[in-house]
Amino acid sequence: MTPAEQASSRPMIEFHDVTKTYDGGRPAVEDLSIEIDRGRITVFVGPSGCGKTTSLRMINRMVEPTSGQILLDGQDIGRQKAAELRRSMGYVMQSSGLLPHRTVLDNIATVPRLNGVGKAEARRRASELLDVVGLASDLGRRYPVQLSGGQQQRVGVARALAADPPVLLMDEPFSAVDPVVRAELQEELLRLQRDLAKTIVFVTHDIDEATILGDKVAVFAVGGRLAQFAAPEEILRAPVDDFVAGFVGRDRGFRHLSFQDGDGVAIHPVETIDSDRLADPTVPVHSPWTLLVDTEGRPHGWVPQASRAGFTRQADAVPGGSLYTRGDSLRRALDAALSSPSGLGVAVDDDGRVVGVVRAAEVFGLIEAARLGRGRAEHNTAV
Ligand SMILES: Nc1ncnc2c1ncn2[C@@H]1O[C@H](COP(=O)(O)OP(=O)(O)OP(=O)(O)O)[C@@H](O)[C@H]1O
Repeated sequence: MTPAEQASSRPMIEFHDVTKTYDGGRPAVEDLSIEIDRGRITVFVGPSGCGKTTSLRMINRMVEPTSGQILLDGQDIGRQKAAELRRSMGYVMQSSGLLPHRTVLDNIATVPRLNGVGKAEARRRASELLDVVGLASDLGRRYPVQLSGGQQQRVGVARALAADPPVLLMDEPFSAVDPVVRAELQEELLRLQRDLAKTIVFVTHDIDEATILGDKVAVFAVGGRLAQFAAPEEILRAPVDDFVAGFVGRDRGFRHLSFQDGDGVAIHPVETIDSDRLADPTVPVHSPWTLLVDTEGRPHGWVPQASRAGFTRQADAVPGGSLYTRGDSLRRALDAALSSPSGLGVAVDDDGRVVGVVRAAEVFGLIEAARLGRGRAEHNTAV
């Protein structure tokens, strides 16, 4: 391995036997040793008060460890200037932390300005970043109070990215927004990360968020003890102890399906009726449930055969369930089938056009086959 290859395979952040005790009390973080991969999302998750924020803040020296060592790119951060270190990392908090008397653009430009970038250049870059985080450029002139909670969090992310730092620390950044906006922000972060490949350390107390976002998930127990550190699918499939199993929750079997590929799910033909033919009640339907589609082939609910004659407007259709996009996980396939009034999960292509339907029983068959396959593989390894 060349020195350059060695450097890029080294973890970006390393905790070595790190303990933090505030004011002589019980340790908030105890003997933490963990390696954080470069260019990946590592999530710290655990119940309230288990030391997640303390661990995160020790990375940029907002909190100093009582003992132990933290390395950034192989260098001891204890030897670096705290203010410089802090500025070299993006930081996003639960409350966006934006300065209320500055415009959105000037908020985003704050750190580059502190780093000596000229005003015009910093604003130009800030404007680009608005686009990167999915906000319209005219929002740049507003003040934070004139934005929704979700928009403020996006600005918080843009501000953290402004100095193009290799490391991004995120402390419950999406927990103050409603569930729909939260899901959008999570999607957005994953999309951004596909392009930017930052080293992200993300704190949350929500195990669902942790498994959606994390390449690796560290589950903390109260007292700052690291209970398990693994890929999310492993934590859901094989929690190491009762604490982790309890924290991960009862739905873990179902959530684990998110990591099982839905490629093998059979997609069957489905009878459809065009929205413009629906108006004529004499146009018959032949299946117990017929799918209503628009001129583009996108689904708009179901028409039950028994009451076909009374269903003449698009608004009459029985609302459909969630959609399964070809290639999604088994969880999505099963949810599409279970949430559909017809029991048939609507499968669509990337443009949202109907390609057929999936059946719950067949998804269960695949789950069972995967389980048997895994069991055999584990048995063979054991032998
Ligand atoms: N500045 C401080 N002074 C004294 N004790 C502190 C301080 N900050 C945190 N603690 C304590 O350290 C422990 C860990 O707190 P920390 O905020 O790191 O946990 P957390 O897992 O992030 O919690 P939460 O999810 O509630 O934010 C808690 O018992 C907390 O009361």
